[in-house]
Parts: sequence; structure tokens; C-alpha cells
Amino acid sequence: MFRTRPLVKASLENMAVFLSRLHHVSLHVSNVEKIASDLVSKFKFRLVATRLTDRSTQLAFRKGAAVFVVSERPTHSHARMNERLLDVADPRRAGAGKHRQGNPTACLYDVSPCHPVDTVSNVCFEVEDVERSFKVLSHLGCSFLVPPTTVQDENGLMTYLVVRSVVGNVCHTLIDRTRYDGPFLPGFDVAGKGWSSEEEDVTCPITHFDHITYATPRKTTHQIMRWYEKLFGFQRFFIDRDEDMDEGFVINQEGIGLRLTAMEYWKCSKAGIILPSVDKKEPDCKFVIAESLPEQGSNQVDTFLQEHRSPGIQHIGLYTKNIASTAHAMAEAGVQFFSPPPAYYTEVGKQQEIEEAGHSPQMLAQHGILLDTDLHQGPSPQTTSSESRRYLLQVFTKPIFDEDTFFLELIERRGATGFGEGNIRALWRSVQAYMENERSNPQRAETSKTAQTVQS
Ligand SMILES: O=C(O)C(=O)Cc1ccc(O)cc1
Ligand SMILES: [Fe+2]
Repeated sequence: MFRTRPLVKASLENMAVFLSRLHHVSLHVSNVEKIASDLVSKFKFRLVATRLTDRSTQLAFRKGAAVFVVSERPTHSHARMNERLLDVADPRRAGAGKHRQGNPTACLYDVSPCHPVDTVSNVCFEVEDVERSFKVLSHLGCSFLVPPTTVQDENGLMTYLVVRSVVGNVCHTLIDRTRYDGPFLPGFDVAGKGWSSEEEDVTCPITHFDHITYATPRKTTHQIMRWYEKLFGFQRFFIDRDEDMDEGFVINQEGIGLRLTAMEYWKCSKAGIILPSVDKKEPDCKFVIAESLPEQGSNQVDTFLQEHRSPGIQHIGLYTKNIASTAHAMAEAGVQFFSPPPAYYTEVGKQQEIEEAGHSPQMLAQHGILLDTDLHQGPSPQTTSSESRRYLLQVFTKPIFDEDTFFLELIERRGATGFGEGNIRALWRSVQAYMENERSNPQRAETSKTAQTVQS
């Protein structure tokens, strides 16, 4: 299956690499078994592909277009529990025979990071041409962790490279799928019911990654934005209409010191370029840089930087078409969410805002779901006047690794395009209380994780 390439006449000069779409996000963890089991039983992802060798374990999980690849962090001897792992993630195959591969390369499509704690460290993108991307990026002075490398199986060829970003341990793998006809990536075996058998999940309708948020040290936002702009043509995405071009969206009061700046990747349509392989209906994923500001004391971005031991991916927003039902199903399965102060739902303004959006404060309170109305935008063209408000609903899980680092967010957008700026104070207080509680009394915090709320 060969696809045509865009007819772009341009030299390498001043040229960025066009990203077609986000392909998957990689997690590197010490206990693959635990994360695999959580992704399946709690977050309702499906195991779709595996790569098991004597040197590596890589498992791919999918929900809609959101794909996580979980790799074992090289901490201890490897040739062990692969069989058990697969049985945990896919109980129907328990007792099946051994299934090992000959290719010994550790961490295909990635590098094996020597990171001291569990981490989400690779965002893999599809591009149209890896060799050309390599030339463009080399020209821009980029350093590569893996130069263009081709992997092959019975379904065709796949070329990839891995580049290091300027955000801590975050890397980007660029893959070119145009000569590959298999469901996932060469080197992986299909697992479970396979890639494409997904039935619509009406209870947990997660469709894609909505945004990826980096936690970064003070005064690093501009350098990061420049890097993504130069290499991948990222453009600034204004979170708020009143946001300052240089400053980003800043909250710097009442103990909260945070700068948020968002970027979106090159939209080919904006430049009049048509990439035939890109499904234009597929939504894209934004990138948010969260930088902590010094005046208000230590905060959750600082906690991430300390516990993760470097800047990196702090959280990922999973887009859902129905947050109430998704949060309910996940909570039933054992996912722990942060709850805002109880007063959040009874405050007159918020209560009215929630009711006017057609939701019940009690129902949102049940799972700690926050609602943020976009006050600046006019009515959406698709809505009638009675539902002309644009808002979003979001809820945050507690950190999913042992350290207070990475967490997931569920987000349902009803026309609003921001990241819940109005909710940050409520969220911030609940996270802060959780972290303080956990630090002062780790054992008690562990047992009380489920029902945590704080006073406003
Ligand atoms: O920007 C985002 O993605 C948000 O969801 C807002 C946010 C950013 C960083 C935090 O530590 C907490 C909330
Ligand atoms: Fe977020």
C-alpha cells in the first residue's frame, strides 16, 4: 500500500517536519504487570499487541484512537513473567503456549531509558517520510537517539527514528507507516481480539488523547515552544482570549503560581497542503506547558519535578463523549479521582453555572467532576440558543505510578477549547491537600486515598 506524497516544493531551509498524527504514547515502568492490569481493568483499555523478547516486554493498549505502549523499565532481570503478564491483561489466553520472538532488540520504536522512576517518556508521531524528516531535523541541528531504522514483517516495512526533545526525558519517535499494511507495528504480535474489533463502548466512550501536559522548571516555556515551533511547526494555541502572547495564561495568587501555555501541531490544511493519508476528521492532541512560578511556594509542578527527577509529561487528558458515565465506571473499577472542596458544588455561582449547562451538581460531585464555562466565546454555530454556552467538564485521577508524578484526566468538551482555567484553583487545593497529607503521613494517606476531599 503506497500512498502519494504531498507536492511541496521547498528546500530544507526554514522547513519543519510535518506531523500527520499522534500514533501512541510510551510508558516505561518497573511493574508492567500492575500498569497493564490497571489499564485494562480500571481504565478500560484493551490489550491489542505485544512484543515479548528475552530483553524486553512491550504491550500496546488501545481505547479509540488513544494508544499506550507500556514497556518494562530495565531495573531487574527480564526473562521472567511475560506469560503471567499476558494472562493478567488478557485472561482468556491463560494457559496458552509460549510466545517469544527472535528479535532481541530492547524497546523497539523507542529507547530504553535509564530513568530512575516510572515515566511517560515518548510521544510517537506518524510522518510522511522518515528519511526526509531525518534530513530536515539534522539540518536544524537535532540529535538523534535512533537514526532512521527499518523494521519489517510479513505486512511490509516501517521506518522510524527517535529524537530527544528539550523537555527532560521526553523523546519523540517518528514513524512512517506508508509502506506498512499491518494493524500496529512490525515486531508486535496481535493480542486479544486484535486491533480493529473494538465495539463502541457506550459506558466509557473515550475516543482520543485530548492533550498532553508537560511539567517544566521556571523560565523554560519559551525555549520549549521555540523548539517545537522550529522542528515540528507547532503553533501557539491561546488558552484564553485575554492571554498575553509572551506570558501565557498566568495564575499567581492565593498560593497558586502557574503559567500555562499551549501549542498545537502543524495543521497541514492551514498551509494549503493536503496529506492524503491523514483522516481530516480525526481530532488532534494539544500540548500544554505547565511552569510553576516562584512567588507562591511549592506546588504540584514542583512536586512532579522533584519526584520524577526531571521535567516531563505530568498528565494526559483523555477525551470522553460522556464524562459522568466514564468516571462512574472507572470509579466502580477502583480508579481514584481528586475531589474539589465540597463547597465547589454548593457555591451559588458554580451551582447555577452547572445547572444552566444542564447538569446536576450532585451528580458531578459524586465523582469530583469540575465544570468550566468559556465566558468569552459566543454561541457555538452547532448549538441552539438554549444550549449556547460553551463549557467543558473534567476530572483528574490520582497519580497512577508509585510516585506523585503522572496522572490521567478525563475531559468532555461541550464547545470549550481551553483546559479548565476556571477550575485550576479548586483542583490545585485538592491536589495540594493530598500531597501534604501523603507527605506527613504516607501510610494513612495510602488507606484514605479513595474518599479524599478538602475544605475550601
Ligand atoms: O493545562 C492542563 O492540561 C490542565 O489540565 C490544567 C493544569 C495544568 C497543570 C496542573 O498541575 C494542573 C492543572
Ligand atoms: Fe489537563
